[in-house]
Formats: sequence, C-alpha cells, structure tokens
Amino acid sequence: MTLRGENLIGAEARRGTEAAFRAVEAATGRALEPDFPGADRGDLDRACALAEAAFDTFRETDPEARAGFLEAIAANILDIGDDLVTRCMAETGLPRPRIEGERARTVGQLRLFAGVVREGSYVEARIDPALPDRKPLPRPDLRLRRIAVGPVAVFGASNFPLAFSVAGGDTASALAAGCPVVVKAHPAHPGTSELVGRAIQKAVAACGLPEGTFSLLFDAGQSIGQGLVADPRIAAVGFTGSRRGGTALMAIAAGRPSPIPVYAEMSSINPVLLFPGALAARGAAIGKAFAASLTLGAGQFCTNPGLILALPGPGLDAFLEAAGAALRESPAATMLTPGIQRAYREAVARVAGHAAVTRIAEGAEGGATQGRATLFAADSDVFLADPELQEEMFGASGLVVRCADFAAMRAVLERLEGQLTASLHLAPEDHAAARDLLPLLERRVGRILVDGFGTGVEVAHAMVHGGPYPATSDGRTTSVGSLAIDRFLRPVSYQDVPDALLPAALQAANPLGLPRRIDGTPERR
Ligand SMILES: NC(=O)C1=CN([C@@H]2O[C@H](COP(=O)(O)OP(=O)(O)OC[C@H]3O[C@@H](n4cnc5c(N)ncnc54)[C@H](O)[C@@H]3O)[C@@H](O)[C@H]2O)C=CC1
Ligand SMILES: O=C(O)CCC(=O)C(=O)O
Repeated sequence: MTLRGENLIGAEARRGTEAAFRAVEAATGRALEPDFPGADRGDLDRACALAEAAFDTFRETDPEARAGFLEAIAANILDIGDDLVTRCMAETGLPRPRIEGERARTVGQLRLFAGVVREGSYVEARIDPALPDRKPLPRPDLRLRRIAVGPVAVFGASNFPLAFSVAGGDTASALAAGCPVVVKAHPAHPGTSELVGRAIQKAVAACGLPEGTFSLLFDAGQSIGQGLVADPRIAAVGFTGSRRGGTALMAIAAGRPSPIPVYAEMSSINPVLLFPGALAARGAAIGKAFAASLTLGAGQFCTNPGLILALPGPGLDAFLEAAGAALRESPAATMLTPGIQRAYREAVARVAGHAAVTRIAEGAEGGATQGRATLFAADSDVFLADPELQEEMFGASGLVVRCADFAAMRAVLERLEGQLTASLHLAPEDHAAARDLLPLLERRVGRILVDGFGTGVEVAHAMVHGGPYPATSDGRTTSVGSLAIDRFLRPVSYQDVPDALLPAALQAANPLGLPRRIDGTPERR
C-alpha cells in the first residue's frame, strides 16, 4: 500500500501545508519516505467541525451498527497485511513477533469493544418508575442512561504503535462510547499511522457513518496537538507518553473556558516486592524472569519493572546473581527514537553517577541507536533521601532497593508516587507480611499481581491499566480493558419525559434489548 503523507480529514485525504517531517528508521537513523507535511489550522478546524457535526448521529447509532463498525476497522487493519508489519518494524525497531502480536491485540481490542457495545450494560440504563401515591410527596418517573461526552482527541504512544496508537485502546473505547475521534499522529510512526488511519476511514465510509467520525492529523511540532486540546468542540483527551507531555496537555485542558478531562497515562516504575520465602525457594528463577521482563521491548514499557524491593539474605543474592548473569548476556536493543535513546542514556548516567548507588550488571554496549540494559542497587535510606531515584528510566534499567526489614519496605512504598502496577513474589509463609502491605499498595497502584511482572497487559473486562498520579492523570480510570469506555461517557437523567420522547435505551418496550435496572434491580427480560 502506497503511503502518501496525507492528513485524513473526514472523507478527505490531503497533504498538509505546514513543515514536513519524515519517519526515521529506528535501527539506522535513516529518513524514510514519504514526507509528512503538517496539518495547518484550517485542517484542524475542519476535523473538529466535522467531528462535531458527526457527533449526534454517531452517538445514536444502534448497537449493531456501532459494533459492526469496530469489527470493520479490525478487518481492514488485518487486510493491510504485511505492509503494516514491515513499516511498523522499520519505524519502531520492534521485532516482527512483537508487532504481529500487537496487531492481534489491537484487533482483539476492537472486537472486545464491539462485544461491549452489543451487550449494552455500559449504558447503565436505570429506571425508577413514578410513585404517584407516595406520601408525603409523589416520586417522579426517573430514567438514566449514559451518553457519549463528545468528540475525543487521541495522542498515540510511541512505544505501542498499534495497540496504543491510531486504532488503539483510546480510539476503540471512544468510538465504542459513541464519540467521534480526532487523532494527532505520533511523529515516531507516521507511516504506520497513515495505514491504520486509512483502515478506519474506509470503515467509516463502508458503514455509512458521518465522515467526521474519524480524522487523523500530522504535525512536526506541537501546535496541532495543543490546538486540538484547546478546541471548544473537543470534549475529552486520551494520551499515552511522557509526564511532561501529559501535564502540558492537562494544563491546556484545565485552562479552557470550559475545561475538559485529559486521560493521560504517563510515568511508572512499577515496584516489585520480593518476599523472603519466595526468594529462598526460587530467588534465581525470579531473577531470570525479572531480567526477561526488564529487557522486553528494549525496556520501553510503562509497565517495566524499574524498582525492586527486597530484604537482604542468600535469596536476594541468588536473585541478583541470576538477574545479573541474564542481563550481562542481553544484547543491546534498538530504541524507538533518537530522543528516547538519548533520554535513556542520560537517565542511566544520572543514576550511575550517584555516589551511593552501585551497578550490579550491564548488558552489551550498543550502537548509536541502541540502549543497554543496566541493573543498579542501593539501600533504602539512600532511596528515601533522593526523590530523583524514583524517576522513570524509560528503557531496560532497574534499581534494586535493599530494605533492612518490612518497616523499611513500607517506608519506601509510602514515599512512592502513584504507579500502574505492583508485583509481589510470594511463598505461602510470606502471606502475613504481604497482607500487611496490601492496603498501602491498593492506595499506590492500579494493578496488584502475584508471582509475575506487569509487562504485557491483558485486554479484558477486569483489567485496570491506570493508577494514581503520575501513573495517570485520573486514578479512577483505566486505559485498557472494557472499563476504559467509562472515560468517554456521562450520565443524563430524564424526569417525567413521555415515552415517545425518550431515547430508545429507556423506552418502556426496551427496543434495544439493553440490560436495565428497575428500582435498582436487574430488569427481567
Ligand atoms: N510511561 C509511558 O507509557 C511512556 C513514557 N514515555 C516517556 O516519554 C518520553 C518521550 O517519548 P514520546 O513518546 O515522544 O512522548 P511525548 O510525551 O514526548 O509525546 C507523546 C505525544 O504527545 C505530543 N506532545 C508531547 N508534548 C506535547 C506538548 N507540550 N504539547 C502538545 N503535544 C505534545 C507529541 O507530539 C506526541 O504526539 C520517553 O523518553 C519516556 O520517558 C514514552 C512513551 C510511553
Ligand atoms: O505492558 C503492556 O502490555 C502495555 C504497556 C503500556 O501500556 C505502555 O508501555 O504504554
């Protein structure tokens, strides 16, 4: 499929008029064809106007039509075939199995949301019938449903060019909710973005939906993204990336005459708690598994296990020896962009320069586009004394913090910022100590897992990929799994509205066959 470097604005495809950029082949630093001229203000305005015009029609599409649309996007992505995989590999440096797996996850995610739309409980339809004879006052007829919030701006992630990008979780959940989407493409994978964007554009046309249901804009800089968040027609924002980028967009959204929510997934170091029983039983095996998780995708996962907490002893020694040996064997890996590679090197150098931090092991030295795995260690009082040690090193680096006892481990956890995940490695005799720490972990993280690592998020109904700030901007939400749809819905209540004027979801005959609550109890169907 030929790439044209065009913005997709509703049904149109046109090259921008602003400064152009090219994708960079991650492994070599070579510029790739074609160039992508940036969208201009007129393009931004048209994309937002079309999204606004599409909103009322798109949000009222019936469940089958909306689910069919999501499935059509999935089918069109698969139809692109190997062109998508090879372009994505070139732009990101990620290997084929990873990209193919991510494509399957993206398609599975769209289909999951098709199922959510068909099943219908996300609408939260509730009916409290009138009680005209209630004393001292009659109760009115009250009916509630959730509606889409409005057009959503999506900023894709550099590190998940499919599953967290143009047709990723933010887009899939916003479309499922009934929100038109305007994507600001990530400049690290514009070709991948154009291919996937065309797959969505084609599905919009084939499903007979309003053209403004989807648009995709390119920009060499940041003005289109900033303009998008500031545009009064945009009602919410989905973002995955840096803390600096996420907080900049939050500030723009909060400063608007009508502020809107920004759902930003940002930085996390994902503490791993190694309990003494587990370390004694299988310290070396945990060390090996940890090294595999740390180096996955060159460490460029927001779920990367960057902080390990453990009590000293032979079990921890075995862990460090095995993890160190695996990391010393690990090859350097191509990183996503020159900027990310530079930031990683600088972050590692900063920690390496810390007088009280020791380097346990490092992987093979890489070339100019690569990152090298590194494992550091420090005592808990050193960690507690220096807040910079809990900054994310976005790449394959971790810090082992030795805690003299569980009180010291608790002190470290108390000091931690919000996180996406916490992993606990346990033997049965560790349960009492783990139980003590669980309430604190619940306050710090979005997902608690046992005997595993957080990398590789399952797209499922019970998944939370979120967490308190700064892991995300709003710890009440998730960006992965079916609950992600909640971010783009808001409740509306209808009081004493005649049946003929009610939305189908709330009419007496329940023409959409939705699951509903009558007086708080599931309706018999
Ligand atoms: N925790 C995580 O999930 C991730 C963290 N990162 C971190 O971010 C660093 C840079 O990676 P990027 O992917 O380039 O993230 P980034 O945050 O710089 O960019 C993400 C997107 O937001 C846009 N953007 C960023 N700042 C903006 C601003 N002030 N105004 C308007 N738009 C803005 C960019 O153009 C891009 O489309 C990495 O080195 C890493 O530290 C990156 C990817 C994922
Ligand atoms: O670990 C995963 O599967 C997802 C990680 C993620 O959300 C990210 O790195 O942005």
